[in-house]
Amino acid sequence: MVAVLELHASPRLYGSSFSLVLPRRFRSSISCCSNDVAVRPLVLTDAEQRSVVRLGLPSKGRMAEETLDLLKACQLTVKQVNPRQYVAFIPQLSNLEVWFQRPNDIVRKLQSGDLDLGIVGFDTYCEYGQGNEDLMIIHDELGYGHCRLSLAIPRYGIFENINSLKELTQMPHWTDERPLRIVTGFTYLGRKFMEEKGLKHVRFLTADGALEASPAMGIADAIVDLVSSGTTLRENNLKEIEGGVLLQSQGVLIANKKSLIQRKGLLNITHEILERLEAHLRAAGQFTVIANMRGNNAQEVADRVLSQPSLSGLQGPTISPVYCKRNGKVTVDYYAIVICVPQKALYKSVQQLRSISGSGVLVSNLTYIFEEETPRWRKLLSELGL
Ligand SMILES: Nc1ncnc2c1ncn2[C@@H]1O[C@H](COP(=O)(O)OP(=O)(O)OP(=O)(O)O)[C@@H](O)[C@H]1O
Ligand SMILES: O=P(O)(O)OC[C@H]1O[C@H](OP(=O)(O)OP(=O)(O)O)[C@H](O)[C@@H]1O
Ligand SMILES: [Mg+2]
Repeated sequence: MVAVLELHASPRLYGSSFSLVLPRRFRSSISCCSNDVAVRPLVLTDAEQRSVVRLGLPSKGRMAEETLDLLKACQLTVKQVNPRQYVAFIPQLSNLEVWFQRPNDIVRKLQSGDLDLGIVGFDTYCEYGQGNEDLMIIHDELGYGHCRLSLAIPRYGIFENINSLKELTQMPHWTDERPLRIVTGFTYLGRKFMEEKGLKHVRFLTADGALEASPAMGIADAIVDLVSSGTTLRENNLKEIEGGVLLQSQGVLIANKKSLIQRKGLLNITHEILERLEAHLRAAGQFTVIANMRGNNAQEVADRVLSQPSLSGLQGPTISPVYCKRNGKVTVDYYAIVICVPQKALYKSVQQLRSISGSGVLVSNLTYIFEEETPRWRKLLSELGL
């Protein structure tokens, strides 16, 4: 329990009043100090009183399934009693509740302190967070939900030869009476972008979906919406223009900054989630490659391997002797080399291994790469001043 000490100081001396939060045991000693001291109990809000940690996950839409898949791949399977229940749990993380919410509500509830952690698209974080400093990004590239928020205009009519934001801005058509009408679900980011780009005669209209139909219906001149493959724009006779991308987005893990500092157990849970995410995502693009190579000693084999540009692995190759029994005698004629190889560079690496007489090449998927330290954790602690 805590009490609030309000010091109603003389305005002549201090010009204002203060509040101090002190443990109750100090109350008696304080109350007799001065007539200017008043004590009242502090009422903690529900968000402050809560002892269980809450993680918000998208309840529907594109992010929902992939978020659960990502957590599962990190051995953090979310258990839901039935699909209509909005609360769930992760057996590995005791003292954690999972709440399924619409992505924009996740951001809102993080701001109010009703959620502590959440996973949403970066676009949703920016639109609904509106630069609120109480929100922090813990992991900025979860590797799915890639898209961009873009301004698009018709391919036809007065826009036929307009291919850049500069050209759009310089069109003589836009006036106070007849502004450029932009329909979007991202009015905060849209307005901010247009202000930054200096387009004055602009009016924003809102709609919840199928925005791409608005120009053809004559409701708007342009749209600001999410684009990934570009198919929806193309099929509706719209085009993106140079300089018209507001932001690039993918899934992010975010948190309430105050909760991170104050809520017991939250930092530990955040650390564990972050470590698992980083280890999984780092491993996602890599293969383990094992090959045998004839040689006189490990150093000579290492020199040969490191002469090839794609064979240095994460910190250099691991090279171990392969023991064979020949004519009753144990000898070492071969060395096994183990390296991590980016998936994209796999075939090139195999070719390079062969060129230095590597044989019996085994390739397997990597599940996790745990580094000595999680760089994002260090960054988080420093941002929290811990
Ligand atoms: N075409 C897309 N390709 C990739 N990611 C996308 C695409 N559209 C949206 N996203 C990402 O998925 C998030 C959720 O979008 P989605 O459209 O699934 O949900 P929603 O708009 O909240 O729900 P709904 O559109 O069903 O009302 C977006 O904030 C964005 O980060
Ligand atoms: O570039 P593309 O791959 O074609 O994707 C772009 C479309 O995806 C999103 O819509 P969504 O499918 O989520 O439908 P919604 O409008 O109902 O949200 C977005 O609002 C675009 O309309
Ligand atoms: Mg959508």
